[in-house]
Amino acid sequence: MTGGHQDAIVVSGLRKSYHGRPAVAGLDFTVRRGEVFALLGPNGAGKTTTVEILEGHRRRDGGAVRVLGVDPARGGSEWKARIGVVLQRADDLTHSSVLSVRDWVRSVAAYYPAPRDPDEVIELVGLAGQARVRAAALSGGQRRRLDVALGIVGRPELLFLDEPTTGFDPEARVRFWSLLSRLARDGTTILLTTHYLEEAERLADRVAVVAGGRIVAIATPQTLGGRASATATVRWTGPDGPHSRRTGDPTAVVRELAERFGGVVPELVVQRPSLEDVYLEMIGHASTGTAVGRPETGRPA
Ligand SMILES: Nc1ncnc2c1ncn2[C@@H]1O[C@H](COP(=O)(O)OP(=O)(O)OP(=O)(O)O)[C@@H](O)[C@H]1O
Repeated sequence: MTGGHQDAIVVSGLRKSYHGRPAVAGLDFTVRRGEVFALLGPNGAGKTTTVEILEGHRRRDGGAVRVLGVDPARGGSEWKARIGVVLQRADDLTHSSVLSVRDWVRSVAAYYPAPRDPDEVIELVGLAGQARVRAAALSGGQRRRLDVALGIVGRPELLFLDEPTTGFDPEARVRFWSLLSRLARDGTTILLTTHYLEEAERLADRVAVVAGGRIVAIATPQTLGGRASATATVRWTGPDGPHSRRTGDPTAVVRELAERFGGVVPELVVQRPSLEDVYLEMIGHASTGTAVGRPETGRPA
């Protein structure tokens, strides 16, 4: 297997079945150090299974995996101290606990050689007001933030986040995004799964779309499915009402409109397919077994 020390994660030919049914059917991807990489895909696509194998929580049936240069199936405590994990399924031990938020973060920090300051982490995840509250008394979204605090307090080089913002209110989500951006700026490699396309678009350097245990596409959010070069729709409002035109050259259309209107084009909008548009198209093709085409051959605007 190839993969230099610039790679945080190298996966090739990864396979895993449950009771003879493939959940992961031959995955290949690489996550570079310092990268934020998102796995997108419908329910049951195999994302959690993949992440759990990379974390060393689940055995694989086949393929090769290196996480920070180590096979997760053989990762010892030194390796575990270098990764941070926020599982999808909530940890009942933490959540039913009579220990306070601060007690939890402090006691988990004690397991790591170079932890972050627990009070700083509590502040970072927005739980400063709940530091003395028993974990069991937190709301669902607050518990999720505690999970995140426990995942980052060890100052991991690599952070796994499985649907981290499920249950967050919009303000908490935006706050969490800036926290992740800050971790990424500090050099933390991040692998996340999410169902929120806006989250992937805001955070990820690259996204992999997974369906049926296979990778359908890997690209930057901006270029996935040929988004950046896809046919655009130009909309504007004339004296007789709203208009729209699909075009491969929106600049030319806008120039023509600007001339026609003698300057400002009323209610001018130029739209390319959204990440959601290309994602849904890919998933639709993957589930019907059709090859994935470029969006310009796909849905009308
Ligand atoms: N412990 C298990 N035992 C049996 N089957 C399982 C188990 N875990 C997952 N599966 C099955 O494997 C497939 C992939 O599941 P997985 O949880 O990896 O998908 P996912 O992409 O994370 O989905 P979601 O978005 O719903 O979290 C599904 O068909 C699921 O039912």
